[in-house]
Amino acid sequence: SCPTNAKYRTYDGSCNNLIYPSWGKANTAQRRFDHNGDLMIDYDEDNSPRGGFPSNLPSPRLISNKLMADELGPNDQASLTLSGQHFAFGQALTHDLIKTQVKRDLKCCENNDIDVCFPFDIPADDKDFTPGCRSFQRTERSPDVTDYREQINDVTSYIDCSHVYGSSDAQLATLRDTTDSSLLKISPGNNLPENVNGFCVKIDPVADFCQLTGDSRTDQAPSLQLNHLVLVREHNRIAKLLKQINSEWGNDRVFEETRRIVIAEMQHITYKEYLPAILSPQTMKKYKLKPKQIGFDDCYNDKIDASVRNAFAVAPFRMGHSQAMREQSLLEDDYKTITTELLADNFRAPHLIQTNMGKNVEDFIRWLTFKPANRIDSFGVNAMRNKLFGGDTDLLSINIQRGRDQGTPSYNDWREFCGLERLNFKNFKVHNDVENVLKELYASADDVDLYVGGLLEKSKKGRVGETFACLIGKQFYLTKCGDRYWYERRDSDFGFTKAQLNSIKEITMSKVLCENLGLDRIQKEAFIRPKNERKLTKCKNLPELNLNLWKENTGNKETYKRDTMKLLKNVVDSNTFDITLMITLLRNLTNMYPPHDGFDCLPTPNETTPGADLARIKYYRNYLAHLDEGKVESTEFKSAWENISEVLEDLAILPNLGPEEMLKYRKGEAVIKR
Ligand code: HEM
Ligand SMILES: [Ca+2]
Repeated sequence: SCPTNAKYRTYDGSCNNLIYPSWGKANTAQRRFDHNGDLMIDYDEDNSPRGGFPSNLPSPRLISNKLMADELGPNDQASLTLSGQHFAFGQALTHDLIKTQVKRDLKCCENNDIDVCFPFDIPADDKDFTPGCRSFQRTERSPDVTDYREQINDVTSYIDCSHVYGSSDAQLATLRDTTDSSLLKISPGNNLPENVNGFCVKIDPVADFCQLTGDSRTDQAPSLQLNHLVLVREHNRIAKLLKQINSEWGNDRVFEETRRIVIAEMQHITYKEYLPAILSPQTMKKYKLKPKQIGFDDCYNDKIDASVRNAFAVAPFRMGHSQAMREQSLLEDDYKTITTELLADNFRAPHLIQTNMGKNVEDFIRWLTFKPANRIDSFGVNAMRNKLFGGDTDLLSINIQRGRDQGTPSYNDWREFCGLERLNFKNFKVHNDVENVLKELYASADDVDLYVGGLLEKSKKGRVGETFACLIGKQFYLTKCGDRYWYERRDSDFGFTKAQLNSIKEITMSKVLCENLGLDRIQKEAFIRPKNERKLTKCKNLPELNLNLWKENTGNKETYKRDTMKLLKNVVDSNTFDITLMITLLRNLTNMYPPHDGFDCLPTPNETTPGADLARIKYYRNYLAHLDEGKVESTEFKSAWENISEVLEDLAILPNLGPEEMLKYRKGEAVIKR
């Protein structure tokens, strides 16, 4: 029993879909893509991993050594298009969308139970790791699905900043400030708060502390920590302003309204900036991912389950692991002086962003936005491939093994799913001589793992290849059109007003970074690598969120009474119940936000609130009524006509009629379809 008109999302994602309240909820089963009615699953017998156990597929570490080692790739791994912040935001976005439940408490080389353990081989000639058995624990099985083994998503599947606010009410309670509950907790220096039960690496054993956010993985890398910090600061910045603007609002109201705005920013930045940087315009269009420039847009469909599809997180979206840079460095505001910090030395360490009470943060975001990410390709830096989390761990081989663990079909099956041709070794669209390497590794081209084949695909302009584009496109379509609270929706219960929405649509990643991290210059598109320092813009020139649009109009009762009484005195019948009176009543009896220059002037075209629309009607009514000869120039008439039609369409009163149709309508010869 979900409330049907709740203004704010729940924290665990329940009741987003009113028919199936558990869709997209935290701690429920993931889902599989389906291909003409068949679910895309490929387990061996009894839900054991694809390839069986012992596996008849090549060792994932062997694949990683032969195809993914840094030194096999181009000398310069830098992306020509994407900035380091693209990589950094991608990890935060991932953590908003998914956390596949897995325990990491077993020594799997001593445990033969294939239901929980799936160890793999380190090849005899491995340069970096000790050859032999490598432990690997399988992801947990959801009790909700009985037909086959399905994994669990611990967090909400929606883009709802669950990585900032948590995925349950209980988690939220630990994150809100205890003195001012409209705010999120911070630590001195406006940093992330401490997680006393956290697990992290303290480079400075006295000053460093593990950090608390809505997601337990935050400390994994400084670039991720920074993307948490920026949203916590954005929340607190907006909440303080909203409280000034609406002093009568209580803390809960301020908190929830702020959360709604921060989530909208996250959704907008994802679809307007992050995705177009890795998907072609055609892919964006095909999956309806492109936000409308201005105004509402609604593709919500209650038959769409936004739950994260298993295959999306197990392979395509792990492309981000190849974007990781060797460094996580600091760049001073001369754009020249760099303090080099290595990723390998900073895994799980909050030191970098906590040093000097957070004074490094500005230099760090300058480096992340100014310097490139690594290319999306099959190669991973040494830190990720050999030294993950300070140990001898290879994340890329884990990704391959994870795909098999979760019964992910092979690369070719996914190509077929996406309507692409299946490939044999010869026509594998690969770089250089990889055809022979693949042949040596796999018995058949149909065995190739999705993660491997997908990353080997060529692509243009720093984007992902065609198979990953298809799967990422499909997932983000579901994430958008399966979210009842999608920020672009027109809804009187929980939607933004058109003016509020348009203001949100002007916000960019760059502006959010500027507002909260102390920068004074940045490129307009934070995910795109700037050519040089001259390409940077002053932060203050980037559009800002107009929070005045959130002012609740409580009105001045005395003026209202006086005005209304004056007008009502003249009302004798419906003929004299005129536009002026109608507007007075609407502006005083509803929460309508007044136009910038009040109701008595013609608002400028960029004002799109209902209040501005009414002021336009009022203006033209007075203008036309007061014409001396009852005549009007045809250009003026046309412009007035267009303005009024737009206004009426906006107010959803009439569809866009031309003058002749309007005449027919007036004469009763035409019927208006709403
Ligand atoms: C330094 C940066 C990063 C580190 C240290 C890191 C580390 C990890 C680790 C340890 C896992 C779990 C692997 C497993 O046991 O299966 C993982 C999963 C994953 N990562 Fe990353 N990652 C990083 C950046 C990224 C980026 C930039 C993206 C995407 C743009 C990304 C996307 C994913 C996805 C989709 C998963 C699967 C999540 C799940 O199903 O729970 N990661 N990552
Ligand atoms: Ca979420």
